[in-house]
Amino acid sequence: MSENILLRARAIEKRFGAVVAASSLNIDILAGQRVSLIGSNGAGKTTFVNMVTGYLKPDTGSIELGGRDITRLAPRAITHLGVARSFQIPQLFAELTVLENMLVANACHGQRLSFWQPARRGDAVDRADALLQRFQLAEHRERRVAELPGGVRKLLDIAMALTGQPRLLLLDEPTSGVAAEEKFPMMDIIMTALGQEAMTVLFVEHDMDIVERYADRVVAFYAGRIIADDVPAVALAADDVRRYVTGTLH
Ligand SMILES: Nc1ncnc2c1ncn2[C@@H]1O[C@H](COP(=O)(O)OP(=O)(O)OP(=O)(O)O)[C@@H](O)[C@H]1O
Repeated sequence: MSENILLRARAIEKRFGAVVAASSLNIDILAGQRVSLIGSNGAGKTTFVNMVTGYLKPDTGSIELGGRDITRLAPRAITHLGVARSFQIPQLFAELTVLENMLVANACHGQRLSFWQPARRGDAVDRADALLQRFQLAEHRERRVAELPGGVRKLLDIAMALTGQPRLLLLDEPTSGVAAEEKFPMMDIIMTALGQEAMTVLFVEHDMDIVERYADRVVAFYAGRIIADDVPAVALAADDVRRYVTGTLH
């Protein structure tokens, strides 16, 4: 195996009854890549992400992380191996503060239950503060999540996903529901923050302006198949992508 390949999916098949959600999927993700998964509704993007995170098992095929077979592992085991996920609707504790949410996330990652010991707690707070700084969230540190605007919550959700120091981060439409004029500034914050750890990122995205600007590779899905896998300029110009994803070819 090339040591640069962080995630390798081979011959993945997944059906739900008559629906083909994944068919002959072969994907190698290199360490440090920022890969956008695109496709119309029902194309199979989330199914792929769910299989990588262990929430769904492929019918056949294999998924490796850093050369280790994770195909049949439980989600929690995959998280411990370094796969983190942030959801379209942030999974936060509304009544806790931003810092408290970060500390809970930290406690949930790995075998860090000793975090409640005062000595460990200091380390956790330092790490949380560093991440809050990086995501431009430091000013919100003591605010309750319930009081925060949607964009700030999304940033917090991603910062929380990083507390376990993952190798691979999966993002589900990081700017969905965010006002158009806030999308680029928000993606700038996210990508700059992730760039500081050379994070490998897979992000599901419907906004092609975001894809063009922030992905260095695009994997396009249609009916469970990959119809393009290339740099954005090439993938977005492919006939099948224009026909089935962006709707610019009839
Ligand atoms: N748990 C499930 N049970 C039955 N069918 C499912 C299940 N999950 C996904 N599907 C079906 O599999 C196909 C692929 O769905 P998937 O959610 O992966 O698409 P998607 O590309 O993520 O779409 P969207 O952009 O709408 O999230 C769809 O036809 C969907 O209805």
